[in-house]
Amino acid sequence: MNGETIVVGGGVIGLTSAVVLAEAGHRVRLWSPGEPGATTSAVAGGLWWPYRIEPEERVGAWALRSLEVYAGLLDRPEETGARLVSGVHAATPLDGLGAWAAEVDGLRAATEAEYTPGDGLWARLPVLDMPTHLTWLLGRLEAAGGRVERRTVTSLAEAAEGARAVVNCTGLGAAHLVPDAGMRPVRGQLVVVENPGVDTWFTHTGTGSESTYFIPQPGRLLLGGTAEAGADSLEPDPVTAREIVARCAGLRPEIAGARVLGHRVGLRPERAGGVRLEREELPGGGVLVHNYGHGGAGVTVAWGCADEVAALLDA
Ligand SMILES: Cc1cc2nc3c(=O)[nH]c(=O)nc-3n(C[C@H](O)[C@H](O)[C@H](O)COP(=O)(O)OP(=O)(O)OC[C@H]3O[C@@H](n4cnc5c(N)ncnc54)[C@H](O)[C@@H]3O)c2cc1C
Repeated sequence: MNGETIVVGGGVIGLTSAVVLAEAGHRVRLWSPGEPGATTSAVAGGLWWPYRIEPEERVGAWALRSLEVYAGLLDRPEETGARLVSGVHAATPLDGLGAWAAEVDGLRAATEAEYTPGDGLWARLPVLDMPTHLTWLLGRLEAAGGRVERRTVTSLAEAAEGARAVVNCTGLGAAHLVPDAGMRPVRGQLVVVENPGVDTWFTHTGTGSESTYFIPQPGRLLLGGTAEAGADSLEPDPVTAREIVARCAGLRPEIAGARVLGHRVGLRPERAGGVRLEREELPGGGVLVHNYGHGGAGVTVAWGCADEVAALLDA
């Protein structure tokens, strides 16, 4: 055994886990087939909020730990991609949230001027500019001595060969790699427009596959969205794109005329029973820790999950 820890997967979950492990003194190699910009994580809206993720009893602690880390990154937004932005979650009564909500500063019912009709929740939360944040994570990993290699694995046993430990952060890839029949894609489509002056975010997720949200990012405004369970096409659908713009313009009319800069599609890695974050002993004496299935909130929980990976490896 060579004493190395192999992290498989270069999205926000793999990169954050690799950073925590490298900074704790592990010799880390991260394997990923492509650049971080080619992952689902790069498509994410980047808003801190536990949406479409389970199990509820573990998510709160992971999310609060991540909130604490993001708060420490806000003074260098150009570098880290982290900013505090105010906004409204529609149809989200304060008393319907989990116990974690009591630990989040400043959550309150929206006033009529901020959002009507009723049931709007006002919050000031971290928003991560994901392409910038992923690049920053990569730099932080390399600064801690971690090595990044372009590599696709066909089995976790291949990664385990000779290594002390393997951390499986392959998101939707875990469906085939583990294999895990509980994994399914939840397709999300976004439209990227020139920002016509919107400086707050808004979400209304509803119960069907259509949602309405906008999130300001540097130089652009992200418009959403969809949550289509089981759909796996990465092709943006033009009709869906027009409907997204129309729904967002229904709330902020200036969005109707905003120049379209691009279209994005990502597949949320959702898992029946929720995130799999657990340790397995390997036959050759090594350790395998799974960290996948973060659904619609991988950015929101990445640091709490990474800390737990480190604890499981050292257990
Ligand atoms: C439209 C949209 C909006 C979203 N908005 C938000 C948001 O506002 N806030 C939030 O918290 N979350 C959001 N999410 C959810 C978030 O994007 C995911 O939960 C998160 O990206 C999952 O991260 P991950 O690292 O597990 O997966 P990924 O980013 O998919 O990374 C998986 C990595 O594993 C690699 N991999 C897979 N198979 C193999 C293999 N066989 N060998 C080697 N490497 C492999 C992949 O190449 C990739 O590098 C959104 C998602 C979508 C689609």
